[in-house]
Amino acid sequence: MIDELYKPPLALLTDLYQLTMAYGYWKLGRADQQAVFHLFFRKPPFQGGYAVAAGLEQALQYLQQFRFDSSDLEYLASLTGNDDAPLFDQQFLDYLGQLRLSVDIDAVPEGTVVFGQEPLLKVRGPILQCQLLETPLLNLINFQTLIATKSARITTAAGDDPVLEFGLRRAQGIDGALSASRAAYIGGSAATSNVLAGKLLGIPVKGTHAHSWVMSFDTEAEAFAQYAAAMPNNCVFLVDTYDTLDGVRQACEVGKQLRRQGHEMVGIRLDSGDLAYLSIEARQILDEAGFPQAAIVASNDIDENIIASLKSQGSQITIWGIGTKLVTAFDQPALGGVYKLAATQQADGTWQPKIKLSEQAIKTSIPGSLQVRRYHSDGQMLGDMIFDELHGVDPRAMIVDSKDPTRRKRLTHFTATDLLENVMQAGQRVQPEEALTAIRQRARQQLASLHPTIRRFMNPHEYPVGLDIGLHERRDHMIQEARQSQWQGKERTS
Ligand SMILES: Nc1ncnc2c1ncn2[C@@H]1O[C@H](COP(=O)(O)OP(=O)(O)OP(=O)(O)O)[C@@H](O)[C@H]1O
Ligand SMILES: O=P(O)(O)OC[C@H]1O[C@H](OP(=O)(O)OP(=O)(O)O)[C@H](O)[C@@H]1O
Ligand SMILES: O=C(O)c1cccnc1
Repeated sequence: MIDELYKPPLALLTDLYQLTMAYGYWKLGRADQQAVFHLFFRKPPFQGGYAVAAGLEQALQYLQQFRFDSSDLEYLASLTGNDDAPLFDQQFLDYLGQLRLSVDIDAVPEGTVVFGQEPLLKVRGPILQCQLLETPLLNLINFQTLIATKSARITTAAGDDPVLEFGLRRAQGIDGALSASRAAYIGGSAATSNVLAGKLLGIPVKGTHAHSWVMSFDTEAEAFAQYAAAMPNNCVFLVDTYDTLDGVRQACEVGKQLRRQGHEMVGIRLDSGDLAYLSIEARQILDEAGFPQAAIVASNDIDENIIASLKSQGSQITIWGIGTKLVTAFDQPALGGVYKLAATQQADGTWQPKIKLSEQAIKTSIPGSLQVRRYHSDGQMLGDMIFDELHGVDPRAMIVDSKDPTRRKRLTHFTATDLLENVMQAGQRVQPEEALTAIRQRARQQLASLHPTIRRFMNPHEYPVGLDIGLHERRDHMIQEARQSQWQGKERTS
């Protein structure tokens, strides 16, 4: 997708501070020190109970083409510090010019249902490289994960009704639109109106017609008849340009003509007014006119909450056209995914876990080289354990809530799957591109194995995610030690 739109390489698609740190590591001779970083979010978006991982394919495509070309280096050479001297040594720029990624990456497959604190990606390799990748990886994973999650919520609300993604006109630019169409499809939408997304990504495309078509004729009846003549095999008539229920009757008349010609009207579209009332009335008119199979498509600023409300009102809508609120992730414009250092390798080859403290328990990081083990039974997801691969799982087989250590759960006698899989080794991709349909199917199957109380929109139950008890105890010890040395440092200086 990226390759199609922009000319690679895109190594400068990063925050300047990644390059200032890279420069520092290079100058100190630490560029190749091995490190582990994790990419994760702390809380699921939309005050919901889960997220759907997406964006890995674009991240891998980005990493495959990663290199600084001569024009990038020229640009970096032009940057200056506050003394007007060059920001970077020429030797460092030569080093960047030669740089080829050698990192290893483990990642959860796209379409996996994920929860707060769980690494979606683990990057291991020379610290300079790991650091440079922070910003583009977050850019690529945060947005698609956010939209795939929104789409999962919307399609969950829609149940068996198809959801059509109509967001292109309201999306955040070209890549925002394409990425949103892709992620929406992963999250469960059935098709997109975005034809370029159809061509580039193989997502099914669907379309009806706009009010302008109706307005361009003298009468609505003529507009429908002419549309039917032009496109007899794709007739969804937009009925609300003048009087909605009258429009439905006009659509039925044209539907009957179509039928005489051997074609079947697909349905009608409602785009304003009380969608519950109008769909119920429209259903009756369509049924009485002999069109019980005709679809009722609805659009107009719809989201998961409006779908749930319309369903509770007995709406007869059978297909949902959702644009703005899906592709702009209403009402949470960003996923707060972060990328944190979790371990570094020492000169003697041993790994040292790293921790960042915070006043807020949820922001204190999790040290180590992490993996997520998911426990299930009878097709239901029961709980996830975050453990440190450098130590393995503690035989006590217990998880401890990282925010409230009094909350613990034993996870034994269940089947377990490790979520992070190796996708890149020494800078080389080791897994082929996965079909979007397979990713979408994974999301659908995992969402179905999530308890409905965790899927619900308001005040969902919290899915059990915890630290392996051994990891919890080591982390707790590190927190105490770090606090103590902070305290001793203060004593010495006072
Ligand atoms: N029965 C309903 N229950 C809950 N929400 C509804 C119902 N019918 C429509 N809505 C939603 O209410 C909002 C209606 O928007 P608005 O008040 O602008 O009316 P409108 O019919 O779109 O008017 P306009 O003719 O200007 O387009 C939309 O988000 C729509 O999806
Ligand atoms: O409402 P959304 O979920 O974003 O779905 C896409 C909207 O785009 C089209 O109309 P447009 O918004 O261009 O014009 P209108 O609202 O005046 O019909 C369409 O009729 C939908 O209403
Ligand atoms: O095909 C449609 O009905 C459509 C496409 C984009 C936006 N609104 C509606």
